[in-house]
Amino acid sequence: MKTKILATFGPAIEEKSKLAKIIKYTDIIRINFSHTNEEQAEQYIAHIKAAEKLAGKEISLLADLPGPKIRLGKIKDPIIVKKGDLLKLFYEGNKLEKGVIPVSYRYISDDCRNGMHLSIGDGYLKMKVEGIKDGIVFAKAINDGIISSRKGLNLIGADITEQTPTEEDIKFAKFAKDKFDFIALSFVKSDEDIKRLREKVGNDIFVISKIERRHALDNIKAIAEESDGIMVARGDLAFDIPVESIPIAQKKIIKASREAGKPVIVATQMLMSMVNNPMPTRAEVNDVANSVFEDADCVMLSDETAVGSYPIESIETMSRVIHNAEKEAQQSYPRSVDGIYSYIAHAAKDLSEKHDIKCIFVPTESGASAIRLSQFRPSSDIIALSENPNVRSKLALFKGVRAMDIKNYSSTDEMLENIKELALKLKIYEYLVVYGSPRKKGSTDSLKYVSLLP
Ligand SMILES: Nc1ncnc2c1ncn2[C@@H]1O[C@H](COP(=O)(O)OP(=O)(O)OP(=O)(O)O)[C@@H](O)[C@H]1O
Ligand SMILES: CC(=O)C(=O)O
Repeated sequence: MKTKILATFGPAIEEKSKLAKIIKYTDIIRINFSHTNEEQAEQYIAHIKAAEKLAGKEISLLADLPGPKIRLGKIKDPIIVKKGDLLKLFYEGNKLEKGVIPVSYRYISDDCRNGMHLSIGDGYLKMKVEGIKDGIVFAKAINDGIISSRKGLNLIGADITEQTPTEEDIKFAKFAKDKFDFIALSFVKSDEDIKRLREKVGNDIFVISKIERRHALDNIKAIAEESDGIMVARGDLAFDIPVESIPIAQKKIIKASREAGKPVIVATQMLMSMVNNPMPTRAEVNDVANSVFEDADCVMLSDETAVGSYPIESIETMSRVIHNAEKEAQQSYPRSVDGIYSYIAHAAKDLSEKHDIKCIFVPTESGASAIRLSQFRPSSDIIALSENPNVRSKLALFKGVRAMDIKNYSSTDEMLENIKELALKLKIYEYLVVYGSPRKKGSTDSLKYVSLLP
């Protein structure tokens, strides 16, 4: 299977044996800092490491930063809201009067306008702003619903004052820098947001930009160039653009990411009905398969694994759908070949496909040669070989790449001998090697065909 699965961590998979089962199917686990603090994250990482041992597989970690996401504050008991009820929303940092609902966002009354629509908890409760006075936003419920602590609040079509990354994002990113492989930046508007995060946290972080704003869609080319990876964050994006525009936006984002040579994740509600049911809907199955056909590197599970009743069934289903879809998938965005190393990678793709060679080994110091090959989407498997666990874990996001450890070597002959040993262990008897001089970065200048067949 070439397409990667990203699973969101949550109470549904906290138990070690469940987590080990999830790890069997996934390459990356996402911890969402909207629902987690540093102390809890440390505990979750310890759980994941223990389950990793049980599963006998290395796993990569993604820290998802909250961004200027607006949420309700702490609410003691869930509030039942009836159509026509007038709710009062107020910044939680201020002194709250009775009957006022706390909101995490300091600019709530500045960014709301009369007549603006609000939406709570992924769109289930809709409201309309009827007035703003002394920092309180008065909003009328358009339908019945229930509100509870920490639910997301979307100001539909508003220009959000708070910048990305927020101070909280920077704090979490500094914490996550050495503990996580990927950092996802939420509500990116432009490439400047990514540059600001790097300036504050360091240039060596792997930044995945979450595309969940209209502005980000307009700036997608520059964002894809500046980011290390992209996420189609359909949940919040559907509050900023009409829901019917999501399929086109998804295509646009995947195309821009592929053209920039950056890995792309499709996220949110992929198998949502499996939160409560052991079977997906036909439409959901199509959604996962279409993401494979559109050539995404990775698909994500959110509520399904974080809080769902069927986390294992969800990930098994996703894996089966991907497996089947890949039999029919065609390359959607052919990359142009440009420069010597690119021609060598492309030659490996051509040769492997024309002669039905199932595996390309790529010893790699930085991961770049394996990434270059992944961008050409060969039908053969790419096995990246690196002694560096940090390089191996970054490669988890790239379609078709499986990263493995390799025994230390000091000459090309020794390296080829090590690969032969590994190939025999994996029962691979015919393969290609894309390689360069050992210990020389950026020198992947050779392509070798190896047959161990009698
Ligand atoms: N660590 C956690 N502990 C408890 N519940 C969690 C945790 N992580 C996620 N959840 C729950 O799972 C649901 C889905 O998770 P996800 O992280 O995708 O949420 P989200 O708030 O929609 O995402 P985002 O903040 O990126 O918009 C959340 O609504 C939350 O209720
Ligand atoms: C994943 C996420 O943040 C979204 O879809 O909005």
